[in-house]
Amino acid sequence: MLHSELIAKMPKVELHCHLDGSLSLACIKQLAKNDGQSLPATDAEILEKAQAPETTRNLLEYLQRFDFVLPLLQSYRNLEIAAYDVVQQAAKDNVKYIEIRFAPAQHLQKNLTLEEAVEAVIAGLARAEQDFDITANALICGLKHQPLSELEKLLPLFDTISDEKLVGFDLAGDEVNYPEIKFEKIISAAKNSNIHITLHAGECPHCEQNIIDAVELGATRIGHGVMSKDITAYWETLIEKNIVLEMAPTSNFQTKSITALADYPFKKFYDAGLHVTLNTDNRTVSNTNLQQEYTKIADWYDFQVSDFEKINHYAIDGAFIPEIEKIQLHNDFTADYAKLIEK
Ligand SMILES: O=c1[nH]cnc2c1ncn2[C@H]1C[C@H](O)[C@@H](CO)O1
Ligand SMILES: [Zn+2]
Repeated sequence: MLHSELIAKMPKVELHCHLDGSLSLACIKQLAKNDGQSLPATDAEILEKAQAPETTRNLLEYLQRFDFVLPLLQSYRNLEIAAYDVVQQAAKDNVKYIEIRFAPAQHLQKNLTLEEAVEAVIAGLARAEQDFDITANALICGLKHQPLSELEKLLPLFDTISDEKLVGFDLAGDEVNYPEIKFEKIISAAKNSNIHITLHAGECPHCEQNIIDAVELGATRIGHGVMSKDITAYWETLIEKNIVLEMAPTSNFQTKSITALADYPFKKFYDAGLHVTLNTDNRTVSNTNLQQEYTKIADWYDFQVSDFEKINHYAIDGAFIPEIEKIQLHNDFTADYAKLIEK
């Protein structure tokens, strides 16, 4: 088993982290104070509202937890602070590159526009980059329950916001009632506009077809993709196309993607050559951090430093950044992991 200090020293890439699901307790309190909003009296009560309990029965119950923080994320200032806070937490996990995702449409309850919501997050990411040794980019999520006419408003943001920190598009939310194929038009439009695409897919039992549809429609990464376990005949295609699976163990058990460790397919995928990566999904809702996710995988599968190095190179390959930045990250990680392996 790997020592926790060694895990802490490993440089990491995190591709799948939701802004609204990842606010620290201190940040939640700060945001409430800024807005004059009241919170439950004690820290324990606040966390009880913000975290998904062990007893969460499925993805939809997990998603209900986001209702608690969203009222706090309705101003430019608070979104900026929230983005800074999540990058700060990732830096503590020794994450060197992170993509943070959020659904702009969920932040318009006061008077922000879609553009302003995105700009606020980007500003927070940029400020955090000044203070920590990390690069942080943003992904925009559409929510699967949104009307298609609302989802269509998201793609023009990639034209109006020319900031290079806006790097990709995702569809999140209710996978139970909304199959990926329903979004064929918008996903194809994103692809035709050369927007990088990652899609939540294969997170619920019997949702494996969504993975195939997501890949066929142009996603180069899959959010979770746990149900790839049920389509072994498709693994060759996933490998050939270098599709990255953004897995998040704690979240995957909470949403009841899987209920027994023996069924968790992370190691099977890894051994078969699928490009698996490790992520938090939601630091607060899942009460985790990347250190804990790495620790779980190290304990469950006797993963070694070289295995973690490999999945980080997969993550770099899948990152929505220019080739030159990937080469730099690959080189840095190779050098840093070599030092850790030598010891
Ligand atoms: O694991 C997830 N699956 C599907 N949707 C998710 C997951 N985690 C968070 N979301 C949703 C809830 C958030 O409000 C939204 C944008 O971050 O994305
Ligand atoms: Zn997610």
